[in-house]
Formats: sequence, structure tokens, C-alpha cells
Amino acid sequence: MKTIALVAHDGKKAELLEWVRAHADFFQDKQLVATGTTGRLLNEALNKDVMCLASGPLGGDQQIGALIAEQKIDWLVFFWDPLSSQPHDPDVKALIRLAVVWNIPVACNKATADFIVTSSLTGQNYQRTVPDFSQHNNRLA
Ligand SMILES: O=C(CO)COP(=O)(O)O
Repeated sequence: MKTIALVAHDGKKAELLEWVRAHADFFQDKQLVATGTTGRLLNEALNKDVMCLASGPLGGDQQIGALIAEQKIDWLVFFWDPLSSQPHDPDVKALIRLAVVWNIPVACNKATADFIVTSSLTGQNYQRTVPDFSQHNNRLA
């Protein structure tokens, strides 16, 4: 089963919830993980068990980043708010960075999320290419 991580800043939570409700069927057979407040709201919106990590400012972004590095996340939806500053901005940047490092599909706005959710590649059999970091590991050893 695919695991999707969902995160939204306060100014973007309503937009994420509206988008998730519009695609409720898509999420029924997916495992969902989210930062604390986002997760609780998703729980109610989808009537589905969402794994709630810590709230973003308290380390939730970093927890999702760690799950990405452990290759436990297939897709990240992160509606971050470009019009407000966040006390944990370094964590936000780190999460997006790890999604890119591990070649995870990332949707940072509704338009991109629409593309991914309707893509034929998003079917159960799609496997992203996992980067080969063996040379990095050698270089760092
Ligand atoms: O701050 C967040 C992501 O950076 C989101 O955290 P919450 O879901 O706990 O509001």
C-alpha cells in the first residue's frame, strides 16, 4: 500500500482540506501520515485513520523527513505558505530538500497535486527510481 505524507501550514490548511475532500476516494486505499495539526484535521475530513506526528514547529517536518530517508514515504503533499514566515523555516527547507534527494514526488500546491493524483503513473504499480548514493557513501567514508 502506498504511503502519502500530507502537511499544510495554517494559511493553507483550508485549501488542503478542500482538495483532500475532493479526492476522498483516492485516499481510501492509501496509508496517510501527517504533521500533528494537519493530521487531526485530515482525520475528521476523511474519516480515516491518519498517523499524526508532532506538530510542524515541534519537529513534525523533521519526522517526515526521516521517514523519507528511510524510504517509507511514496509521495509528499506539502502546501507550505509562501506568504507567511515560519519559526521552523529551516525544518521546512530540510523536508523539501530530502524529498528531492530521495526523488519523492512532491506537490506544493493544488495544481501540482491535481496532476499527480490524476496521473497514470500514480497507479499502484508505479515505482520511482531510487537514487544510487553508493559513491556518496564512499566519498564520505
Ligand atoms: O508547520 C507545519 C509544517 O511546516 C505543519 O504543522 P501542523 O500540521 O502541526 O500545523
